[in-house]
Amino acid sequence: MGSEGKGRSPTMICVVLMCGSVEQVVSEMGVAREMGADVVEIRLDYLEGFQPSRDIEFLLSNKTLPVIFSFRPKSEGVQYKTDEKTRLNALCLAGKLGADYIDIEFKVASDFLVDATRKQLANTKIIVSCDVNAENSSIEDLSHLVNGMQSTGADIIEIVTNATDITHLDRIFNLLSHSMVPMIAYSTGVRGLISQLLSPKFGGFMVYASMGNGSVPGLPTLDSIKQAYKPELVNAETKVFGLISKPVGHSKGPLLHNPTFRHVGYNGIYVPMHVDDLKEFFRVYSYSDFAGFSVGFPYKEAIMAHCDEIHPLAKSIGAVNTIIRRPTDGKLIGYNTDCEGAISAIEDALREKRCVEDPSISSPLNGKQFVLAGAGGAGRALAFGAKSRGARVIVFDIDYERAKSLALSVSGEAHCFEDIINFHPEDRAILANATPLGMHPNTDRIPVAACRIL
Ligand SMILES: O=C1C[C@@](O)(C(=O)O)C[C@@H](O)[C@@H]1O
Repeated sequence: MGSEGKGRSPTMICVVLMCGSVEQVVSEMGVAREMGADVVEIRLDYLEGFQPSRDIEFLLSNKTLPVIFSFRPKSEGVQYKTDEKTRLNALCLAGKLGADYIDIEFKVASDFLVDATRKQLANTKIIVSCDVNAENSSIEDLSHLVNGMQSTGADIIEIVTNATDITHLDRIFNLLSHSMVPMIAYSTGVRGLISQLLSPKFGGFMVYASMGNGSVPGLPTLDSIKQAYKPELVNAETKVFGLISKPVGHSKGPLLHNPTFRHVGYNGIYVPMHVDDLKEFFRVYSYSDFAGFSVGFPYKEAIMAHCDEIHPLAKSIGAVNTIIRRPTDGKLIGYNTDCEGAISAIEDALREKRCVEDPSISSPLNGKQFVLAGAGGAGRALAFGAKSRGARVIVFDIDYERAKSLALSVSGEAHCFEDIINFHPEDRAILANATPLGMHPNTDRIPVAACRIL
């Protein structure tokens, strides 16, 4: 499923500006332009002491990008509350004075766009927007809504949902790809993120970004969109890859895989996928456009139940961190690349630090004590890899039974996690942290802060 509409223009990137003064708006607009934004949305309800005629004229004569004017009503928790008449008059004035776009809510759009006003706004494109509860809306409900929104005389339709699960976004993709009118559809927040990042694939008219100063919660930053995802290169044929994890924000995957795709000339995009329910995720995103996945915390073991086939190494480890959808039959094939990736990185580091006693021995891990904190999916890969290189594995985990079970598989020793504090490692032992401790944003936390190992 990609965008069906032929000849759609490329998806634009719009930066939302919520500034207290018109001078600040103009200054941020300049920065947004430098950074590659195509358009800005100016939230008039954020301007302190807003005077419609003076401020809109100033903004229009100093603009350096096309501008959308919006002015949210009192009910939407706006910064400065204004009565409805003043609000609608201000938007109308913005159109008359030459705004490129006006964004008006569906519930007032028909009245606002009565014949007389519509004629006065002939040179302004009208975005009619509506907030929708994604969870309770079927595709049919949404299509019905779109028809109603279109009949107001909208040039562009905007649907904002509050997806509480990533699978709700599939309805957005469906709407976007079948829409006969220019459409913006997205959800905010971490669970909604891919609705913005994949919008160009499904023919979305525009995606929203923040300037990165936290001013617009729930939107990706302009910088991340431009640098990591490059929407201008995404089209209906782009294959989607992503990290299935919870949380996902810590991952460097998008910064690694997206430039790599571009480097080798592959039409793919790699996005963070905050997944709550694996079964539902694979049921909904079962089509070939979703071509492969990395698997992160906490799903590396649980995901095995959702693979059609599992590579023997991953099977023996008991964890999968990479899934490919086989193009010939759509089956999900699970692999483990953590084992080789992590162990060879440790070996390289030991060789570099000249911690190799006998260079004739194939692995610098051979004979070493390998102290592992964490016996989850990542820990299992490390334990199996270390054992295969001849290391003696010692496992610590908060779940002692889990530590014991892993230790048994690699002929190692198991300990309760609390005992790590008093543990006396051998000289030149290796410590591997496979716990969530130390993950972003708490990168200074490690499992053995008070331990003599350090
Ligand atoms: O452990 C990791 C890191 C990762 O989860 C990430 O956060 O990008 C991606 C996984 O494939 C890999 O095994």
